[in-house]
Amino acid sequence: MKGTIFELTCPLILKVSILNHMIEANNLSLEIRGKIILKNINFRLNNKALILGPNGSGKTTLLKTLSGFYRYKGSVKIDGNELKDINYISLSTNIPDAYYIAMKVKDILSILSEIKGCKKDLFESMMKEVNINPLDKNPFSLSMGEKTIVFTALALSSEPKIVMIDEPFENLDKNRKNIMMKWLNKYGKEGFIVTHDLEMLKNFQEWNMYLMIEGKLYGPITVKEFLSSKLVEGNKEGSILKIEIGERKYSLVSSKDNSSILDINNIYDYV
Ligand SMILES: Nc1ncnc2c1ncn2[C@@H]1O[C@H](COP(=O)(O)OP(=O)(O)OP(=O)(O)O)[C@@H](O)[C@H]1O
Repeated sequence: MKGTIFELTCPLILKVSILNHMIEANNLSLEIRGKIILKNINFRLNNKALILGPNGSGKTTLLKTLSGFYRYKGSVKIDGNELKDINYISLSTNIPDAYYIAMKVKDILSILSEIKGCKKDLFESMMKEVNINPLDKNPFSLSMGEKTIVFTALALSSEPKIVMIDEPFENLDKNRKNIMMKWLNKYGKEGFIVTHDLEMLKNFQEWNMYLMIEGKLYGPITVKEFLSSKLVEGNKEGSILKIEIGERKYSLVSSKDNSSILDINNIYDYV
């Protein structure tokens, strides 16, 4: 079980300083089967932030790495302790691999309430809120949207301090997206939330965010700044972010002509 969520959630040793909570990466790199997936990533995080980026840029791999799934190069410190060295009960992810541990959702919930302090009542009230009843179902028989809801609620129902949430809006209808947004605001103090949902971004204006492109992490900037910016070619002075895509340089600059970044789904056109 080394390097899995089980290691992270096992409450044997909890070397956590509550005073200094922060997630910090210095020169974090990851190679899988000879391919470099994460390139020299640096950040300091003491709240929740969003990550956006095109398919295959490394977002999920970053969350998995920060959840203890991979042996990385460089440093990831949580509350000053190197991630490789800690058993960390307060970190939660909705990455499904963490939940391949039982037959039915209610069994997963029981196991997680034992090892991680998931609150059954809270999980069940969350399910009522979204009007689904997954407890007697095998998680793999759930619809795509139900999977998103169930795994995210499992991650959040321990009321964790740190959250690593991958695409929480995927396959959700509008009403349930709004409920999910409320959950994401309420649970977790620090961590990353990965999304492709540019429409939902409007609801997170005050949050920080990062862009992930070709294994590199750019940011932080605020969602508000991002939404009123555009991507232009070259190295522009006063830009909000300087981005490299392949050999080319781009700048994220404030948009004076009121064009919204939502037009620049074009970030995705460049890669
Ligand atoms: N276990 C693995 N073995 C080999 N390659 C991997 C593995 N995990 C991820 N990759 C590769 O790493 C790259 C980044 O994948 P990752 O899933 O992190 O991307 P992503 O940004 O989350 O993409 P998406 O937006 O499509 O979910 C991809 O090229 C993927 O094929």
